[in-house]
Amino acid sequence: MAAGRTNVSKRREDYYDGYSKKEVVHYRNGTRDAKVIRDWVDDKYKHGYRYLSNGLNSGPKRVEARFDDAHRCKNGEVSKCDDGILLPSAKKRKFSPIVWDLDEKKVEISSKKRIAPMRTALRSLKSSVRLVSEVPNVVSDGGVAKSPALENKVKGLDFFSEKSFSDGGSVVATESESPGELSPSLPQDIVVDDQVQSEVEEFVQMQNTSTSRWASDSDLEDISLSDGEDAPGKGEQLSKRSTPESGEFCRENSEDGARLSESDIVDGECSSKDEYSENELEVDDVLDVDNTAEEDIAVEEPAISGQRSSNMLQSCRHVLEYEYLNKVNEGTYGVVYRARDKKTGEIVALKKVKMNVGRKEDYLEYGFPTSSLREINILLSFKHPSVVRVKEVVMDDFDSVFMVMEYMEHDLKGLMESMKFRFSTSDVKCLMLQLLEGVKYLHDNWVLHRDLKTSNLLLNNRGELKICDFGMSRQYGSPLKPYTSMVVTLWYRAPELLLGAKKYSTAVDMWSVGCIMAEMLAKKPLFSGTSEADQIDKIFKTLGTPTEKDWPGLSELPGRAKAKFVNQPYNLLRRRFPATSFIGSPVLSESGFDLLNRLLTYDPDQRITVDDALNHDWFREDPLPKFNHTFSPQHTWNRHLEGMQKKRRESGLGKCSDSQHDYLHHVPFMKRLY
Ligand SMILES: Nc1ncnc2c1ncn2[C@@H]1O[C@H](COP(=O)(O)OP(=O)(O)OP(=O)(O)O)[C@@H](O)[C@H]1O
Repeated sequence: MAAGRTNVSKRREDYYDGYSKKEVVHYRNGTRDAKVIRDWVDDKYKHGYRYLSNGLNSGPKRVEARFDDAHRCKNGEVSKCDDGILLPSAKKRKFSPIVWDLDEKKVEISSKKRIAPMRTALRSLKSSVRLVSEVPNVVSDGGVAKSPALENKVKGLDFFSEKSFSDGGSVVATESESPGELSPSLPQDIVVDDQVQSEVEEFVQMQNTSTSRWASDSDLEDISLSDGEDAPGKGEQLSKRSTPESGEFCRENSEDGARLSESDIVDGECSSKDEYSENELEVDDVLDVDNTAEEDIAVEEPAISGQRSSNMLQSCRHVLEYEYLNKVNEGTYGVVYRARDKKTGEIVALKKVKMNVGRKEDYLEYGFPTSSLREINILLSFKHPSVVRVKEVVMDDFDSVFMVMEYMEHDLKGLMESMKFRFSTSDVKCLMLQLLEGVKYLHDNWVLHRDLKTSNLLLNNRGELKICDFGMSRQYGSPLKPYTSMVVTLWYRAPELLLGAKKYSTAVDMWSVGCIMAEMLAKKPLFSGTSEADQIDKIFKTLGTPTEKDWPGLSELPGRAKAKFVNQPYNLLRRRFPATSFIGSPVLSESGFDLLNRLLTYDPDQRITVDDALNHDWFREDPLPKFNHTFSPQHTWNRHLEGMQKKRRESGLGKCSDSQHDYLHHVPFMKRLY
């Protein structure tokens, strides 16, 4: 200790959150203490020091004093504060710090609402997020053979647990030293210890499964959000807009192969990797980038401009406004948690955006996935009963970004797997109507979903269906421009995409709807190919091999020359969905089969549109769709119901049958499933 300096004790703990190293240094001077959290990465990247927050273990009162002290420190330097505790300048701090309240064993946010303009936050990512491959090995403090802190992490330490910052057992090193040794640059005393490294690996593995709550999976980014405002009705006001050619909101070069293959793996479905080597994918992407270069726009631009989006850009609340309940599911680009809004008690789903998963090309330069930005942009702008509602975007102190969504109890894939019986025809009609209404809303607003599949259709216990996962979506315009064909999970991918079409449109979503309809009826996927070739093969074997007559332009598709078509001249779909069955096959009326057939039409130009599908007779014939009470009076179903009642009156059939009457009594079909 240098003569004349205040004696400040310091203890330090290091941990690894799966993507970057975090270092927490606790300073104590008598009864006063403070904490500096550093989140830094990679030796190669010299901006290792990027994040600083500090706080006190005592109550908010002392925090104020603490911050005053901290503010007196010189900018970017470590200097002596009034109480003798030395801290780097608080100006480096991006957000209000968290107060860890030991007495009440709970964590509070010192400022209820943090102001974090989106662009600033996005810019901050540039210095905060690195590729996973670049993340350094986690190291221990010099001279410490084994880190109890790491042991604690392995046991499930949580960023947001006060324990993680107060447990004496987590001290790595306690020493009195000159505060002057605290440098805002990367510490010099880092050594790599094999034993610690293996502990870290173990910790990382555990964290990836369940050890942590919000902050377990990745290091994230920020977007801001409205103060819970959601401009009711905004999305509904979106009418069919003029073609948005100038408003492409995504970087098309980032959206295909890796996501598809990973998504397939996550879903337990087949991967397109079999067919496309990495190189092929990159070549494909490069071509696509070239073709679509003019479509790219600044990533900060909202997909669909609107009041709600701009409100979202003004400020951003902290994730601790929500109480963690449990992890729900994990996709390629996000981990979904169930949580409770501490203010309102409302149960919500929080989707934490994973950073730097998959290919480098899939990320903005500062590591935020383009797919997530796209999804946030779209979902903040849209409002429709059949599109999952994003209420706001929140962040944590490590720049992780969470989309706060309405919570849905099921996804269609999981639900069908757990159901003992198939959906009834009226269930399927009810679900199809909701799905089609959602798709109509997207198409009316010039958005292709491009990843419709059963796991992206959420359901709640009231029987409401909502489309989620807009990571693959994009705006389209007229005339069509070339896009990547590596979209839509294999089983639901339209034949034109499988054959490499670069110009495609809403018909790709309608094919997916056809596959979903068949799956809802049969309770198993219609075409479960294991590779692109196998997928094509399976489709042709069921629907018959298409000819130029069935599908004008087929021979000019890029993949046609490469593909070996089976020779199967007949459409055998009816065998799988007969009008009657004694062997338990899913049955489908003439009208239902007509709808399915028209959804699964080879030629995209002849494939049924969403408007025509919604007006299909199948929805008007018995058995009628189950009524879903959440539908507004303007909803299609009500129009159908009115039309049906009118028809019955005109034909002298009188009122609905008892079973039809059930629909009017808001009987959610979900009840029957349990
Ligand atoms: N609002 C929600 N409420 C409840 N569960 C949800 C919600 N949103 C998503 N989930 C669950 O999380 C899963 C993954 O979500 P999502 O598809 O958005 O993530 P992803 O990373 O984009 O997935 P993918 O791998 O398909 O791209 C869903 O299949 C669903 O089971």
